[in-house]
Amino acid sequence: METSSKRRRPQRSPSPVYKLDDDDDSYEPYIPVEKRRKEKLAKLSTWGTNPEQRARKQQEEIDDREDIQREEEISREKARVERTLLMEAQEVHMKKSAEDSKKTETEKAEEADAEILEAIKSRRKLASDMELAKGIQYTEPLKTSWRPPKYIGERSLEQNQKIRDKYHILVDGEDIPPPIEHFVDMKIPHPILDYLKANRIVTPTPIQLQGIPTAFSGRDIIGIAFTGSGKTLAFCLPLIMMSLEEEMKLPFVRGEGPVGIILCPSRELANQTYENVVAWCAALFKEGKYPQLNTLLCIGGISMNEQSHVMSKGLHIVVATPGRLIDMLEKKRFTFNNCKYLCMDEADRMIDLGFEDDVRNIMSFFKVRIRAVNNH
Ligand SMILES: Nc1ncnc2c1ncn2[C@@H]1O[C@H](COP(=O)(O)OP(=O)(O)OP(=O)(O)O)[C@@H](O)[C@H]1O
Repeated sequence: METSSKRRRPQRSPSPVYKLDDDDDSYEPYIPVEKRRKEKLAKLSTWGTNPEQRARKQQEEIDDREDIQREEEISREKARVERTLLMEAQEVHMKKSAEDSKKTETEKAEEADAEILEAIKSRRKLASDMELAKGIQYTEPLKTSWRPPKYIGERSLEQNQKIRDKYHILVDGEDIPPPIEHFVDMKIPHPILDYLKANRIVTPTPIQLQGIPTAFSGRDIIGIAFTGSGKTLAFCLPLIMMSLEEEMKLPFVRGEGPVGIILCPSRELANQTYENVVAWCAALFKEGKYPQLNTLLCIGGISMNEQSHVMSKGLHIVVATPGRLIDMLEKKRFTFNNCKYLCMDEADRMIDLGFEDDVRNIMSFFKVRIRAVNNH
């Protein structure tokens, strides 16, 4: 039997199609949170296992450490400097005040005197090693018979200063002899004055008008003046006058002398100075009123036999370079037993050229107190 009515199934929407193949890129399998965390942790802990990454990380760490160290260093240095300038100064000041408060006025004055003496001593470059070792210090000038004319000797300090100001002369020292504006007032013998006049040397230059009276008074002197300002006459004339005085008191015989030496840094300078001294001494002797003064040139490159005529008489002045002078002194060709005047021409250059030890060596040959004249 056929049924007339068929039961009809309700119409359904088509079922979704699930694809299960592996080609689907968008597929992400679900991972539980717990598992995901563990994976992330594992990833983090293994980060840097790559050698390149590890090296980069290490370098970064080193750089960081160095930066920190540098910063620490800078702040330590800053603190140290601040301490030096402020705290240490305060500490020293407080310590000194505490010590000073315990001292009497006399002790303080004695201390100040000792400091001044120490400073003076350290500036005594012209002392021989023996003098330095024995602590010998001269406070009085060498005695000379020379005196300035009365009218100049009676000038006030202000008047003398006015003259120095007029010639732009700067002086430093105690009880400085007066400047003298005319050669004739320096009591220079007439034959020399005439010779100077014949060579158009009529009025003294500033270094001469202050330097010559100072050296004539027996004082040590350091003279500084421009090139060509007449320094040669300023340091030679006092030695000529001193030699003249000694010779007139008691004539020199062979083996005696010299009275003084002029030390030069080069043969050329020594030669020039020697020629000037010889000319001035010849002018002095020429008129027959004054004795002959003998001068020896003592430099390398010339034979001493050439000057045997000088060596065979009493010797007044030696013009020398350091090396040859030491050689002559060591060979005892002459001595410094009565030598009282040492002049160093261009003393600063002599030291610059490395002659300091030679000069000290030369000074150790002196047996008597000397007058030192340095020219720069
Ligand atoms: N009072 C003076 N009036 C005029 N001329 C002078 C006077 N004194 C020196 N002279 C002359 O000046 C020139 C230079 O003098 P001197 O050589 O003594 O100078 P200096 O200062 O020693 O120079 P340097 O530093 O080059 O040795 C010389 O020709 C000298 O005769």
